[in-house]
Amino acid sequence: MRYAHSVEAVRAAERELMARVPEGTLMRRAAGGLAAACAGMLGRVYGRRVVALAGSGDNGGDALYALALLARRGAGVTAVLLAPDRAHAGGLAAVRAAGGRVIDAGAGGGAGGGSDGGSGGDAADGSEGGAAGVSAGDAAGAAIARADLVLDGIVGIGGRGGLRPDAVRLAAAVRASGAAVVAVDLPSGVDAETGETAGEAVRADATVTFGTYKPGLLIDPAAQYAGAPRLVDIGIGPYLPAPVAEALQDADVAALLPAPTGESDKYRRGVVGVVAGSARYPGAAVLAVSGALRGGSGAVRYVGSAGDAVIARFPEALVSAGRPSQAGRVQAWVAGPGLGREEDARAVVAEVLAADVPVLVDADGLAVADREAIRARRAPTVLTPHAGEAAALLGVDRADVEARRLEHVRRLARELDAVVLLKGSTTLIAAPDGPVRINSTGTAWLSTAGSGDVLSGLIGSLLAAGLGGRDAASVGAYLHGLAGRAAPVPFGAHELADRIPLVRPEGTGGR
Ligand SMILES: NC(=O)C1=CN([C@@H]2O[C@H](COP(=O)(O)OP(=O)(O)OC[C@H]3O[C@@H](n4cnc5c(N)ncnc54)[C@H](OP(=O)(O)O)[C@@H]3O)[C@@H](O)[C@H]2O)[C@@H](O)CC1
Ligand SMILES: [K+]
Repeated sequence: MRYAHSVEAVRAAERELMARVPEGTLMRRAAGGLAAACAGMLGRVYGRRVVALAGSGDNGGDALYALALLARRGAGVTAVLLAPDRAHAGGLAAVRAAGGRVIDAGAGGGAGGGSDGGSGGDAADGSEGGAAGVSAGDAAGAAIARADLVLDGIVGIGGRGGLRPDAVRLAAAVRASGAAVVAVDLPSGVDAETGETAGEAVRADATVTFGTYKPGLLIDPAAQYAGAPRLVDIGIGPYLPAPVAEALQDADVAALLPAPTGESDKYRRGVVGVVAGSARYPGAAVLAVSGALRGGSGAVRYVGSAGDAVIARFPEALVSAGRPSQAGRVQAWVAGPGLGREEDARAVVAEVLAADVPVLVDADGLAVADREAIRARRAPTVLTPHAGEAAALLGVDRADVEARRLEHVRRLARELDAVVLLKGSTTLIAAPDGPVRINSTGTAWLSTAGSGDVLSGLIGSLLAAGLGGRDAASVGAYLHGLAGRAAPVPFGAHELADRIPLVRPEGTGGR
């Protein structure tokens, strides 16, 4: 599991630990882990050109100390200071002592234009600049253009708002240079708490973060700027409270995924009821049933008017055209995909919500479900809106939901006392309490018609197998995302379900 904590929690834990260890210990640990990660990315350190962009805070300090460590291993290093008179004194001294070159981000004028010309550094001669947005005489631009690796230490958890003009210029030069980019703690310009970006942000290939993940590192759009996130343990773990967010990894999914055993029968594996599709949208029924079958359920009971379409594709499905309450034993219901919003849809959703088994409500089901009926339920309830559906349920604009997804998914879960899965490029799953689960396995190719219908059936099968709402929704989103990655692109939603068995983590195949 990847756990994420708020900036406030990180700061408090840091204070607790700092009171117990010698001064500078945390930054030394951070910089050591950062330098090791950089060395790993470079493969060979000796002779490589490394540039650190260092802002005025401790994030810049981390970058400078790491740069000094890389210089000691033979890299040609250049520190680019955004605020030369306020740069981290210890970090700067370390770079100088290691023979690094130090230049001022604002200085033009080519070689010697820096605030200091170190001896062992990579003496870029300024004339080789030429990265977009950077004048040829710009010493910083020239160093960046020639770098193998750039460390982004402009700003970390102390950052407020978007990048400032100097930093914007450097970020553009970095993007144009082709150097590998490692963000220190966070890509500069992204919001640590929410994953929002205000204007420009640094695009990294990897982010080395300290102590714990920050929510913004795992949530889009920031997650797309962070590249591969890595965690360096600096010892604050024992002082951190419960996380605000977490992201399942393969091992977590493997531990949660049910698999049949020798004693299994269809009811132990779980029977899913699907109330979906209509004369107008029979395909939604077929897709939801496909997800339910491939999710591992023991049997699927389909109830509705698209039974012929379902049976034509899945002869193993048990279909009926009656009412959900007369369908026979069901251990979880999926209600809503392609159901329409007529009076009849309202009635069948109400009937499903009244059942004392787990229920997932999606799509049209969300539009016709009675809020009080949702709130009154005692068995697990999972709602799977996209941003527009969540906005309608909350009575806010869709743009508000999209801009602050974390806040809105939490609010909806609390208001409706249910597990809410908010679809998006990073899908978020919130229960009324506890950490928000972030799913990072998705791909933009999944935004295709019917993809959500497959997801609802898949989650329904996990609910029927006995997983709780939060686990069923997050494991379902995880597998659905991987299935999207495994399918040749572009794909139609009908191709998704067949990929689910292929992406189950190792060891979950059952016997
Ligand atoms: N906590 C921990 O456990 C540990 C933390 N560690 C490290 O410390 C980092 C936090 O350090 P921090 O508190 O000094 O803040 P930081 O992110 O460097 O930025 C603040 C400075 O940036 C400036 N600034 C603000 N906004 C800006 C913008 N948009 N664009 C440009 N500049 C902007 C602002 O200056 P001002 O506004 O005064 O100009 C201020 O001086 C953390 O991310 C991690 O790397 C590790 O060493 C080990 C343990
Ligand atoms: K940074």
